[in-house]
Amino acid sequence: MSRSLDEFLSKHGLKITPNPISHRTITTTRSFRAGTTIIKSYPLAAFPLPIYEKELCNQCLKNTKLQACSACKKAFYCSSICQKQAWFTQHKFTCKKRLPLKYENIVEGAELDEEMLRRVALLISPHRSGNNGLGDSKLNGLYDILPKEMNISLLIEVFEALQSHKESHPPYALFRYESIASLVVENSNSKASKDIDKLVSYLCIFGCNNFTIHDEQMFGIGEGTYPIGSLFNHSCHPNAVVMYDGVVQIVKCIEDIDAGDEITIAYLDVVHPRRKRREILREKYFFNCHCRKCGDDDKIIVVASLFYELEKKQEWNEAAKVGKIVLAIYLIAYPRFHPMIGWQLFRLGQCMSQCVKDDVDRGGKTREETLIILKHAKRVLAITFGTEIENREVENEIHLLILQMTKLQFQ
Ligand SMILES: C[S@@+](CC[C@H](N)C(=O)[O-])C[C@H]1O[C@@H](n2cnc3c(N)ncnc32)[C@H](O)[C@@H]1O
Repeated sequence: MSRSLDEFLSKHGLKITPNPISHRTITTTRSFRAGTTIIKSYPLAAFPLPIYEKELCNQCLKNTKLQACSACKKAFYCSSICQKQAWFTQHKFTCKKRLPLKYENIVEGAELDEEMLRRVALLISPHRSGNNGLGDSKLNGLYDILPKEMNISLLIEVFEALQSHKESHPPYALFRYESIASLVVENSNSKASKDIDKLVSYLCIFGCNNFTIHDEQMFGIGEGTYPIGSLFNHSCHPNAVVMYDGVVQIVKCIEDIDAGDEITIAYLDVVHPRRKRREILREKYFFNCHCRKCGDDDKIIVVASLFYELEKKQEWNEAAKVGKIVLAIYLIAYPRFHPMIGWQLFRLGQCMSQCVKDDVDRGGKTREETLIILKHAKRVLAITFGTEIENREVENEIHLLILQMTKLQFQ
């Protein structure tokens, strides 16, 4: 691991820890209070979405008075500093001879991947040719212009070290990148970009590590490649969130975090059902999520099938215990009068009545509970199928009783 990256992270109370599943994780070396900023970083490249090109500074994405580049009149900046930064990092190569975005409508989002690839390539190439920009006199001033916090060499180093995940790509995701790469190669005169494999690798890195930049109202306004932000793994139950101030990316914690904990962010909207989350994470980020929430969902499936197994084996006592947990899960997942609730109630009621039969001494309370459950099951199903008029008061009582029995506490 690079010393400069280790030092940079350690200043922020963070460190990289190797991990057998996700390769590397970012863990804390100190505690963080909910709401505090963990780290801020700059992008290697960023640009506004095409619809905002004339409204937001093309360099810092701030929404202030803009001036057009006097040469091409097609790029807009809020200040001479932003204009200079943009000029030295990419615009001098594209001003006036701005390449048309060719891949729009061919592969969704391809034009943004293409633009990002072009910008990062322009930024990285002088560094990669070994002269660190110093061989090009025009680049000499670059380090003075860029914000102090933005150590460009560090960003490039981190970016290049991000895994490409190419080996583990599902074929359809790889196809997406291969088709963009072939188009880039077909349309390029430069020998350097004729290596499809390399392009695919880079596009895969972009696919995994590009962020949508959003404003305070969470509207997507731009795209950026953030090597530092890309070090954070995903969780469907994250403890941190990514925010933006213009192009500055800010990672904030959303719950108290202890020293030694992993910091995680959400790569997607976690309200998607688990299957959809898995599909997106596999397609775009090439991994099967092993986070806490997905693990809990796995446990739910295990509990439901355990109930089925115990019922089949007629182990009624055990089945009744597990059945209560399954019912609790169904009560959360489905609306109250959904037939699946009636069905789960019936199964639980039947298990419990078998327990009473098996153990005549137990009679009493269990019998009472069993009858209530079966009655409620009947009622839910009758209401669902429209054969009985709803009696809210009785329903509420039964519902509360079931919640107590399943020891479920809603807040
Ligand atoms: C943006 S990178 C995160 C940094 C990455 N762990 C590294 O070492 O470079 C995204 C990649 O990290 C891994 N990853 C992130 N979150 C994960 C999770 N919840 N479970 C498994 N792998 C994960 C996947 O390989 C994914 O493609």
